[in-house]
Amino acid sequence: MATLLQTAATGRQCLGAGGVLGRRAASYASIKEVAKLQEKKMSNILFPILGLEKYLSPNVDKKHFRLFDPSLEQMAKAEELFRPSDKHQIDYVTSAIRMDHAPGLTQPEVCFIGRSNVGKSSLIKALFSLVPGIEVRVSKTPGHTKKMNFFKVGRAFTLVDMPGYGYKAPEDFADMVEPYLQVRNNLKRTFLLVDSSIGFQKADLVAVEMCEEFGIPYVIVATKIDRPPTGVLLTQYLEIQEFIEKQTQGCYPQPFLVSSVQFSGIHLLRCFIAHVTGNHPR
Ligand SMILES: Nc1nc2c(ncn2[C@@H]2O[C@H](COP(=O)(O)OP(=O)(O)OP(=O)(O)O)[C@@H](O)[C@H]2O)c(=O)[nH]1
Ligand SMILES: [Mg+2]
Repeated sequence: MATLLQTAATGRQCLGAGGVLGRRAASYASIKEVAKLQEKKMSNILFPILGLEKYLSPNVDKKHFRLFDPSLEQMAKAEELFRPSDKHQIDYVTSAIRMDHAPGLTQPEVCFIGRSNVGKSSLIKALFSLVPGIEVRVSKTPGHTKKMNFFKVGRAFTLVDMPGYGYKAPEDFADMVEPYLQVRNNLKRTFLLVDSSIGFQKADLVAVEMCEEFGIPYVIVATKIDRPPTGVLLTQYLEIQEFIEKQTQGCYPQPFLVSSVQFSGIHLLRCFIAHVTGNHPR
């Protein structure tokens, strides 16, 4: 896969930690702030894949790189869904360890699954960064989220933070998450998170198989893209994309790249969530 690289890009010049984005990252929660940045920085945050494309040899098939490619205006519209108001309240609703404890919400729903510590709760926290006071708990310690946590985004959709699988997964993980994925009728999309430094692990492949078996639509999100050197990130991205193309049916062809620390890819993902939950930003 490394031969696909035009250069041995091991620096952090595109998406690397600190260097490009520095300490002001927190203010990039809103697209208005991002739009004030110099163009290259802005596109690295809004469309992280753009910063990587230039390292690819011309013969790499890029047709799925920007399958979902909204305009800045559409992303700004989608952001409004993630901004609370009197008429549009965004808040934690409840937690559940079994399906019969799950809230009877029928509005469109999306959920986030992945290995413990991959960054599910952090991603949700970044998506909700415009919601003052909302509590999404993250931790360095794997296995932190023990229950399915439901967050209501007005009447638009519900978002579910799941406990992680693999290392230190809660004992009742399978009893909790599998039935949820299988029977939740209003589940519009499952976001399956993988660490961008290491790509698919055995446990992720089991999760992919589960999504395929249940016939549910899902999307791969590569997390923590501020961590790996560019070459590693690109290699992982291409491997993920090749895997999706050759070995999956129900997976969206375009993997998403995110850093919850630097807000890269967060605006694009907000817009995609708006889209898959039927709240199309026009
Ligand atoms: N550098 C970096 N660290 C991140 C990012 N996202 C999450 N982390 C860190 O990764 C660790 C785990 O994050 P969580 O969001 O709690 O992970 P989780 O997938 O919810 O974990 P469980 O609830 O245990 O399954 C924390 O120390 C986070 O600060 C990211 O985008 N960049
Ligand atoms: Mg968590």
